[in-house]
Amino acid sequence: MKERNPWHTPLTIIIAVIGVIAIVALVTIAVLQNKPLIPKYKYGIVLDAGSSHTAMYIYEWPAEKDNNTGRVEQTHCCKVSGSGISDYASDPKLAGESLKACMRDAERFVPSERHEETPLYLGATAGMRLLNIKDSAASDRVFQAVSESLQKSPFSFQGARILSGQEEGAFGWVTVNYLDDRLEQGLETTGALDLGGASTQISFISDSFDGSESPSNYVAFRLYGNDYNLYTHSFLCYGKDQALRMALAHQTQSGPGSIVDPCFNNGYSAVKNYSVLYESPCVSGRKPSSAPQTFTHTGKGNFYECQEVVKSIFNFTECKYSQCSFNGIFQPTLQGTYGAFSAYYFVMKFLNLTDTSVPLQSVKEALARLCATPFDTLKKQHPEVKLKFLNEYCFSGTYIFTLLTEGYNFTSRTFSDIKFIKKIKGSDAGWTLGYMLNLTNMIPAEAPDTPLLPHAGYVSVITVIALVLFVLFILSLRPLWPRCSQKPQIV
Ligand SMILES: Nc1nc2c(ncn2[C@@H]2O[C@H](COP(=O)(O)OP(=O)(O)OP(=O)(O)O)[C@@H](O)[C@H]2O)c(=O)[nH]1
Repeated sequence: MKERNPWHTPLTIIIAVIGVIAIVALVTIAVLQNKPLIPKYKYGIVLDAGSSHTAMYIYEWPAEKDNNTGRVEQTHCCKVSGSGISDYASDPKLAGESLKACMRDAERFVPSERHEETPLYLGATAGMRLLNIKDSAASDRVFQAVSESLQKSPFSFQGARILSGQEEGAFGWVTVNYLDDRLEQGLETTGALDLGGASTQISFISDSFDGSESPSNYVAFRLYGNDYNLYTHSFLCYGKDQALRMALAHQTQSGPGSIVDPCFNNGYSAVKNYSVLYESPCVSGRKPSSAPQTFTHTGKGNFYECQEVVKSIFNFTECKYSQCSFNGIFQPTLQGTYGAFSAYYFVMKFLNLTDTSVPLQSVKEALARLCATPFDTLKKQHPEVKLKFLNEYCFSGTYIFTLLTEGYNFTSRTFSDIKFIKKIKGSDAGWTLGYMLNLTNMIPAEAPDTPLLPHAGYVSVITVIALVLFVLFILSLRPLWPRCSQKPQIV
């Protein structure tokens, strides 16, 4: 005869089965209901039409979070070959054509089902600002040509325009702080130092600045529930390439047939054209009245003399405010840390000077050594570096050093607050991301509501509660449990 298991009553079996089914259903619903959907992304494309070249950036963010909570990241960058669009003034069609290879790239990187809805922006900076000053009709023709070319792309072209210097500075600041998660978390912000080819920007928050002393340098932001009084200034003509033009103009004021330049290494020699040098509005007013067609530009490589030449392109005396950087431009007291990008990074990386914990004196000595190196030796030491960059590192390094210390007033104490950066968490530092975040309303003025628990926490809590409920349910049925003391039934 078999002894009957007291648990094998129909009632307990039914209760157990229902309980298990209920738990499985509850947990499954919790997991599926709140699980992030299979990642689907949205995209935005920004073309940075700079003075020296154009670059295309593709950004992506989770599609289900586009109302302000998803993180935007750069997924691809394409460098347009050739020069900046402002250099196509005499043949604008070529400016449009130059963008085609990168636009084909974009068609591959953005999934085709997203093409039509993906916004495409072109923002032009100091190269086009200068062309617009020099010849606004030519600038219009270039925009016409690039717009026609971009309209043919499958993306949603939102227009091509010149950014003001203020926008360029402010959006660079937004990018750096967004990528560092400083805005969303309401942390102390980082200043932004951007050195382009034709202009340079400085942007930072200073407690002493509320915009009243110099309203033209003031940008107010309300981001994620915090207010920011941003100081920003863009110095047109003080990008690396135009600054070099101004330094050369200073040395060729009298129209000589040759100059010996301390900012170029000994052994460097090139024949340059006066009309090409003086064609930029940054120097055109200073063209010598009588000069030969060309001049021979040779180097003698002396950092200290070069610094004197570089200083000559700044006006340090004029200032109608309580304090100025240079050229009579107001600048509040420097505060906090700074991210320095674009040419700051390229040059300081080459010079092995991105570590700002070294004393300023050591930076000076490194520059003095570089400038004193004969050009042939430099070429042998760096066969991989493009000559057009190698030629200019003595000038560029000296210019950056002078701009930061004499121009913006960084001292041996505050120099270490600067970090030379190219990318932050995989995205390039620059104005483009901030520009797109602004135009797509991706940064809310107020902090968005966040769920009480993250997804994993939510599922765990639901599971634990379900188990507790099940155990309580079973315990509540205790009166129905078969008694152990009961005599086993004989069947
Ligand atoms: N040494 C070095 N210089 C570079 C490199 N790439 C670009 N540059 C130079 O760095 C400077 C700044 O470049 P960008 O940041 O692209 O500036 P841009 O957008 O053309 O100029 P703006 O219109 O003034 O903003 C220019 O003088 C470029 O020629 C590089 O890889 N190495």
